[in-house]
This record gives sequence, structure tokens and C-alpha cells, in this order.
Amino acid sequence: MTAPPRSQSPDWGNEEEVDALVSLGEALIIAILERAPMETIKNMVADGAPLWFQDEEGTSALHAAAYVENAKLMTYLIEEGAIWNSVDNLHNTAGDIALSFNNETCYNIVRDAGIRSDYVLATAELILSLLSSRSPPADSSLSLVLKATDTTAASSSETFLTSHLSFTKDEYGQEICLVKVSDNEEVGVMMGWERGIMQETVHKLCSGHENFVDGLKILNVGFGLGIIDTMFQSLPTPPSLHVIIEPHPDVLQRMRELGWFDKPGVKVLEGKWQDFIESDALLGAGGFDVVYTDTFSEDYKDLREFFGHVPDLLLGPESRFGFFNGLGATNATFYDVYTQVSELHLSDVGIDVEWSDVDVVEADGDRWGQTREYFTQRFYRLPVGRMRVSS
Ligand SMILES: C[S@@+](CC[C@H](N)C(=O)[O-])C[C@H]1O[C@@H](n2cnc3c(N)ncnc32)[C@H](O)[C@@H]1O
Repeated sequence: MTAPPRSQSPDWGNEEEVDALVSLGEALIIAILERAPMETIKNMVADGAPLWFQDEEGTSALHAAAYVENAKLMTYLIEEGAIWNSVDNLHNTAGDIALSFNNETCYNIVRDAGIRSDYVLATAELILSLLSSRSPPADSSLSLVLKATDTTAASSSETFLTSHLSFTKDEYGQEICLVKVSDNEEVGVMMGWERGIMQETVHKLCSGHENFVDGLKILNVGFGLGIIDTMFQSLPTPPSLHVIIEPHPDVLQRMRELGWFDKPGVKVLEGKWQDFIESDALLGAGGFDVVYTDTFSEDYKDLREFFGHVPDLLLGPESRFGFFNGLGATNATFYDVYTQVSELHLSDVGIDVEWSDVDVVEADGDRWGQTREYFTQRFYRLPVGRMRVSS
């Protein structure tokens, strides 16, 4: 049985009360699965059947309603306080169950509940600090919560920037950059399998740009393996200005060894984007045709803060903005919700986003299966933002 949110907590000291709640919760789930009339379900909820309750398999009333594809009931349960993002023992939300039945209506009910709750809670820093774009898999909604207190290199900038990085090749020959998060666990800071995403990102950000033939002015935040920067440099007309912001000493050392500090038109700003975002070193460039950001160990709160600066960084309405869209990418519903949330927040700062899908499975097969722990979806949703032109 899963613990209820604190606000709905029963008095755990009273065993009889707990048993009664468990019985009510179980009976509600059974009634829903047996397709009992709506009135019966409403009476059970009114009599105190807890919507937070999950049975031995992690099934909640909302999961049960998704199993019987009852959209009206799902809407009612969410209105009554059912938790949109509770996951069962197989890590599926009710939205994932609806998806498995190909039921778009039911899926959208859960997704929209997620968007509403996250959007409303967007100012609550606690919630927004739960996700980082390249985090190890979230086994449950609880593990998302625990990220708030995660001080490993995967979630804490401070730890990451003082951790040693190893640049190596795996058994398939793909380039990888790894950081230790515990004595026996390493996570990928950047992986070669993302090359396809980076290639498509460069294409969407640069092709057909009106300043393309003169050489674009490009800002990239986060060098990593330098995959996207190498692609920017390989454009038919190389960038007229290519600013790279990178804080990690090991990455900077590698950039030096690879000659990035001596490339014509390349300017490396050594530090975090937060150190430069309002500086002359950056704003003195007079605006960029292309801005891209892909950092590590930062959370959605940081990304959202960056969104707020993008209008000052773009040169004009033709300029394009992209970011690595890896939030919640270990679960289809979470990924969809956070994709929509970022679109809403970009809209708040006057940026409209166009999305396109990159099939990461077709491109790479299952070769990088184990290493791709922070991105388990088939389709990467690639964002390209532009300043809204008011008419
Ligand atoms: C995922 S990698 C970027 C990969 C890159 N897109 C590529 O194509 O290889 C993330 C990089 O962001 C850097 N980084 C982390 N925090 C940062 C910050 N606050 N500002 C700028 N860069 C940051 C990391 O040191 C790392 O080099």
C-alpha cells in the first residue's frame, strides 16, 4: 500500500482506522474494475474511500478507471483529488495504461491534469527542482521526490563540477563522458547515441536561416563531448561567431587539448551560464542567430530561469532557440507533460515553440540500451523556439 499525501494522512496510530481505509480503497478499485454504476462509485468516495490508495500491484482508483477506459470516471476522480502521477508496481501511470489501450481521450485527461498541476505549481521551487534533464531512471514518483535531496554529481552542480570526468569509448566504439555518482555507479554526462538528436537539432536551428550564408552567430551552453559544437563548425559556412560556455575543468582541459581555444571565431567562456548571462562578454555580442543549451546536473528550475534570459540573447525574430529536451524522459506521460509545461513557460516569455520528433530507436537500434537510462522514449521531441512577432 502506498502512503497518502501528508494532507490526507489518516491517524496511523489507529490500526482499525487504517484497516477500514484499506478495505474502502480496495472495494473502490474492485467496483471500478467491475464497472459499477457512476452513482455507486460516487457514494463510495463520499463515504471516504481514499483515492490515494494503491493495492498490492500499485493500482489506484485512477489506474482502474483507465483499465476500464471510463473517461467520465477518470475526470471525476481527478476532480476529487486522485493523483495523476502515481505509478503502479510496473512504473505505469494511469496515463500510460490509457496509452496502452490507444485511448487518447483517457490519456489526455491524465496528461492535462499533470499540465495543470505542474503549471500551477510552477512557481513552487520545490516541485520544479525535482527533475534534471539527464537523470538516472525514476523508478517511482517517490524517487522523483527524493531527487530534491540528491547531492550526487547527477543532481548537484556543486558536486558535478568538482567530480572527475572520464572520456572514453564503450564496447561499441561510441564516445562517452562519464561521472561517478557512487563507488559502483557511473552515469553518462553525454553519450554518442545522442549524435542523431544533435544532428537534427543543428539542422532545425540553422538550415534556411536568413543569415546562414554570412556565417551564423551561435551560442552553445555546455560543451560535453563537443558533438554539437563540431557540427556547428562543420556547417557549409562556419559560424561567424561561436561562443561556448563551459564550466567543468576536465571538459575545458579536453577542449584545450583538442584545439578549441585556437579555432577562428570561437570564444570559450570558462564558467557557468549563470556567471555570464548578464555580462558584457555575452551581451556584448549584440545577439545570436542561434542559441542552444544542454547542461548537466541542473534541474527544470534552472532551465526555466534560462528561458527567461533567451529573449535578451536572440538577435531578432529570425533567431532560433533550442534546448536538450530530456525532462521526465523515462516515462511517456511525464515526458509529454513536461514537454507541454516547457512550451507554456516559453510562451510566457514570448517564445513560440515548434516541435518535431526524432526516432532515437530507429537510428540506433538497441545498441545503447543500458547506457541510455535517462532517456527511454522512442521519440525525442525536438524544440525550436522563435520570438513571437506581435501583429
Ligand atoms: C550533456 S553535456 C553537453 C553535450 C553537448 N550538447 C554535446 O553535443 O556534446 C553537458 C555539459 O554542460 C556542462 N554544464 C553543466 N552545468 C553547466 C552550467 N551551469 N553552465 C554551462 N555548462 C554547464 C557540463 O560540464 C557538460 O560539459
